Amino acid sequence: MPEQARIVIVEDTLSLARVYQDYLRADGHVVDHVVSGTNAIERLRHDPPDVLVLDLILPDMDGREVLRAAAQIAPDCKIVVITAHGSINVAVEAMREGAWDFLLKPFTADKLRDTVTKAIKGAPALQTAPDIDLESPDADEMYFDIIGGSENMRDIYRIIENAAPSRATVFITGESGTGKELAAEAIHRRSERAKDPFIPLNCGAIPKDLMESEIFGHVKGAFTGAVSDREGAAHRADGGTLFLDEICEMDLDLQTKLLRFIQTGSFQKVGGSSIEKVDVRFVCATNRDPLEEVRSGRFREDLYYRLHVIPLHMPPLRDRDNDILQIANFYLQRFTREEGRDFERFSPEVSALFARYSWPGNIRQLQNIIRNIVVLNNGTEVALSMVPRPVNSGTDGDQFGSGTIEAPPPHPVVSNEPGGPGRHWAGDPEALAFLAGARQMRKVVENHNSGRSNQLLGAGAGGNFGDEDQTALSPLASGSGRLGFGEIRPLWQVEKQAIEEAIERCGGSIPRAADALGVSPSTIYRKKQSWEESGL
Ligand SMILES: Nc1ncnc2c1ncn2[C@@H]1O[C@H](COP(=O)(O)OP(=O)(O)OP(=O)(O)O)[C@@H](O)[C@H]1O
Repeated sequence: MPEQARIVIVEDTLSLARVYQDYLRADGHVVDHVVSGTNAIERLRHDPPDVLVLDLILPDMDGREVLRAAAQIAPDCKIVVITAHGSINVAVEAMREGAWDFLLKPFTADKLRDTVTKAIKGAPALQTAPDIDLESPDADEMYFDIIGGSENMRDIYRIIENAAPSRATVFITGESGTGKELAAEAIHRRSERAKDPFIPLNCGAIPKDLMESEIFGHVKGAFTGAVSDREGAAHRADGGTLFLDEICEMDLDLQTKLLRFIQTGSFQKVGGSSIEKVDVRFVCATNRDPLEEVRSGRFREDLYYRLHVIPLHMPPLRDRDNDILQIANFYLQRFTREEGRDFERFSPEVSALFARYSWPGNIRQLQNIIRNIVVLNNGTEVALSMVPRPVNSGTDGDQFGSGTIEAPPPHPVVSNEPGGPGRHWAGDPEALAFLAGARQMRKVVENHNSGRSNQLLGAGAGGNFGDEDQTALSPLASGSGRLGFGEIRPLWQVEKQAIEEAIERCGGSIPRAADALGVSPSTIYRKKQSWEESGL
């Protein structure tokens, strides 16, 4: 698109249209003006401009109809929508329908020119984050700590850019491991609150009896164990952002208190009598369908509408095109450095495999797989034979089934079924995260190679765990040392059985089962999903 562009303004208030025209003409653009949606669609059909600046409120139709028409008849035209202050969610919806960017009224001349210039250049509306991590494979495609320049992620960055400066609550949805927390942090760091704290709170990981105190704090003696006064997350987030992760796991009683807190900005500590007022911006996230939770009565409708101001849906990794390889390269470099290895790249076959796999556990699964490869192998190039299950296994159905890439044989080093072709826990990234940290894994491999493989399962206890996957090891750790080979079952089976039993004993409640197992519900959802994906 040329630097000097053809722009059409769709605005029925003539005085405003003139002002916009003057601003943009000053930059040398050719700027026309139409007053209705019908005229705008005509223009798009017969002589589409480079950029359409579109007021969403038009005399003859909703501006979003123009957006929809533009997608059909002038897909190359970049559309910047204008909406009234306070209707940011309308603007965000418009972006979902194909708008390039949006402007909230009132806006300055500079903001108008800046936004239109970015649209002309075809650049995403995001501004370069001040603290880009230059370790990234391509710093241009990294937004704060989020790697990826796919179209889907650029949409995410645009929404963050526009939503971050406001105080509006952002409601992040998306599968487990898609980077919801990273997005929440980016919102905070992009906002004027960046110098104040970002306080994340995982509502699914904290036992419900303690949750109220975690949010609001408690006074000494409020309950057994409350030996002194303690500030909660609400207090610590004053001036900054409170990130409520896994919000749908929150107990209904506490949801009522949270709603009051959001409405008034004030709260009481558990056992306290004084009221504290704070200035907090809320961001929340869930990997469930929040509306389904509302329908089933597990999530308060009024709270949902309070929180669901700006929706942000993180796309699954499989929908991010080339981002998969960028993220994989980033973690290959990082883990290679951390583990003292020599890896420099993936072989073309591995890259192709990664690009085609469906990644049910998203970026977290990708991290686990790469950690596994780096810990258990060495060399400069990651070969297909180093890729563990389930990525190498073809259990991914059609995604893997074209036959152009052959799954390598099961990993030769670590198996808990000596002599048998069964499932190999060393190749199961979830099992790895479960069983041990990197160093411990190496020790396990060494033990196995020196013929001491019957100690493998016991080796998991006390491991150095990654992320939040510090899941129940007890069935294995306690019993495995006494078992003979014949009685040893694959770790995934034991784990699956333990989780299924816990869910059953908790009346089907995953949050309660997770509580009892000492893990977050998302860990269980993730595992269930990966079993389903693997047909287990
Ligand atoms: N685009 C990305 N680039 C690099 N790393 C990423 C990206 N997205 C996520 N990660 C990493 O993947 C891991 C999982 O991300 P995160 O915890 O934000 O996901 P989540 O959606 O909040 O997961 P859950 O629903 O299980 O809580 C983190 O270690 C995070 O740093």
